[in-house]
Amino acid sequence: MSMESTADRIIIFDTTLRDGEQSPGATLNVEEKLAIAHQLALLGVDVIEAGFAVASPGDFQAVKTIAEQVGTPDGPVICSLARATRQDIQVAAEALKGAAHPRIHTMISTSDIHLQYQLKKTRSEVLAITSEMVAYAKSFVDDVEFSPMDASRTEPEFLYQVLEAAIASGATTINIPDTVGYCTPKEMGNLIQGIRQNVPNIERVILSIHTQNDLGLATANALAAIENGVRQVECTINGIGERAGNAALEEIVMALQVRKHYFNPYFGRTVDSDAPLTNIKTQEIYKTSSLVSQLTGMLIQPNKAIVGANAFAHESGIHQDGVIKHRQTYEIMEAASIGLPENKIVLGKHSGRNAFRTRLQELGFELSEAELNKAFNRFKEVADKKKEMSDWDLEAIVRDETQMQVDSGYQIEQVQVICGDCTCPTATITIVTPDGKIMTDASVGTGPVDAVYQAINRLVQIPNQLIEFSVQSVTGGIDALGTVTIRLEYQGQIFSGQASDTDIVVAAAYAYINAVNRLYRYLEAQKSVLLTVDG
Ligand SMILES: CC(=O)SCCNC(=O)CCNC(=O)[C@H](O)C(C)(C)COP(=O)(O)OP(=O)(O)OC[C@H]1O[C@@H](n2cnc3c(N)ncnc32)[C@H](O)[C@@H]1OP(=O)(O)O
Ligand SMILES: CC(C)C(=O)C(=O)O
Repeated sequence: MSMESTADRIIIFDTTLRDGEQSPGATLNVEEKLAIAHQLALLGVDVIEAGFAVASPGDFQAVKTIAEQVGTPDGPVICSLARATRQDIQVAAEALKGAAHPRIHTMISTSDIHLQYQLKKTRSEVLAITSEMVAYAKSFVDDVEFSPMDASRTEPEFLYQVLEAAIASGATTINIPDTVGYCTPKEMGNLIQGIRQNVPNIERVILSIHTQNDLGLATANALAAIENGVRQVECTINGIGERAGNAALEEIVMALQVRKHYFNPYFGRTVDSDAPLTNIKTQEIYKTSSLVSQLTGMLIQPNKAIVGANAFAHESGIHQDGVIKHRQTYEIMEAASIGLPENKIVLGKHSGRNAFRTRLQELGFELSEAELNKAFNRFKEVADKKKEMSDWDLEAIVRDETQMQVDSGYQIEQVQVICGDCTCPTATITIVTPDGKIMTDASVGTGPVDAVYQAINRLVQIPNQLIEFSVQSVTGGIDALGTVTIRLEYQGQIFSGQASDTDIVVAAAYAYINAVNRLYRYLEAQKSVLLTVDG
């Protein structure tokens, strides 16, 4: 994929698998990262930052696997982050060996607060390190990105010196991070203008922006940077990332699509040009967003722009009246443009497989026959309890019935709960263990959910700390499906699980066993590493 032909469009650099995964609780294993990477390639991102190769053996393996399996000659650039150290850069280069288009992204802080309190280095030391480490990265790959971390709080003259040194050492992309989400859009514009006017040879490289959402300005700042000449945006699906997250890919892409005529002149195009400003296949957005939410366990708030459950919902009568008369009275983009067609066929308990399969295909889900049958059977069970099945219900069912199949783990056979104000909440659970044994146990609890968890813990015997239990109604109505998200903590690692059901207690049981299975799989992997080390 050629970067040269991007002067008149935006390069989408997706960092969901690196900065996005830094979100507390969003830990992904190699198979989950690979599934997301394949979907990002289908979405059409230009660059996938697959991880931070030196961070852990798992991160190294993820970057290596994605480089080999997604980094094809006609595929995206595959990138690894590295500190400005020889070891980090060497490890990143090793992990990226299998990529047709590898990129090493090296960074070092340049703000005085970081130099004084974290790096404990002088400006001249950082300047020298920048030159040396960018050149070192260049000795491994042609495509080198450099980031002056905390750039927006860096004294401008020093920032310009550092960027000049990075370009002179071979950087091909200069990325400007607003690392702590401190900038306003006007300040961002001035920062980019200052760089373009004061850094020698800046026109030879691709100028990139990386924003954080601490003040809720990540997307606005990224768009301001584009208006001032930036041609690459670092962003994540659903905006997940460190602290309050990053600029959301779907917001950047749809802003450039919906307001194309506003942005065209910034790219030297005529106002009415209809050529897309990114390579993104927007019909893949919804499916990608759902996959990332499911695998990270990071729920999407209903009012999230573009992909939230309410983003295309019209509740108030005046809006409904307007949309019925003319969609664009209250809609600036079509649900179908992100892969979420309006619900034309009302699906319910009398629907057949064809209607069910058709709707799933319209929603972008391609299931095997076995997966379709499993999902259809679950659909019928739920439809018996609900009057009408919405697209959100279907998506929740597909997510549950097809979520990354755990090769090894515990499977729930049966959940039975007694509760109410005249009895002690009691749960009876039957599970199948990883080695095929069927076991049943029961427990009382402070409530039905606690009783379920106690009974499951008595069966699986894997110590853990429940740190989050959240319930989200998939749709409105008393018969709504509810999605339970669980987060467990074990020796500093966080494991999440999700499940949906019209019975919240049943959903809680399945969400918990999904999280426990992730922990079980982690422990099994640790055992095999120890066995390998012990020979
Ligand atoms: C803004 C961002 O998102 S940056 C990316 C953040 N992502 C991560 O941190 C990924 C996960 N991190 C990790 O796995 C670990 O921090 C590692 C493997 C990177 C480093 O682990 P450790 O060697 O134990 O170092 P630790 O994390 O304690 O401290 C970071 C060290 O790197 C140094 N450092 C930080 N950034 C840089 C940099 N860009 N270049 C060089 N050194 C750096 C710090 O000064 C500190 O050094 P010190 O221990 O001599 O004081
Ligand atoms: C590594 C850089 C780009 C980063 O994530 C930040 O500064 O926020």
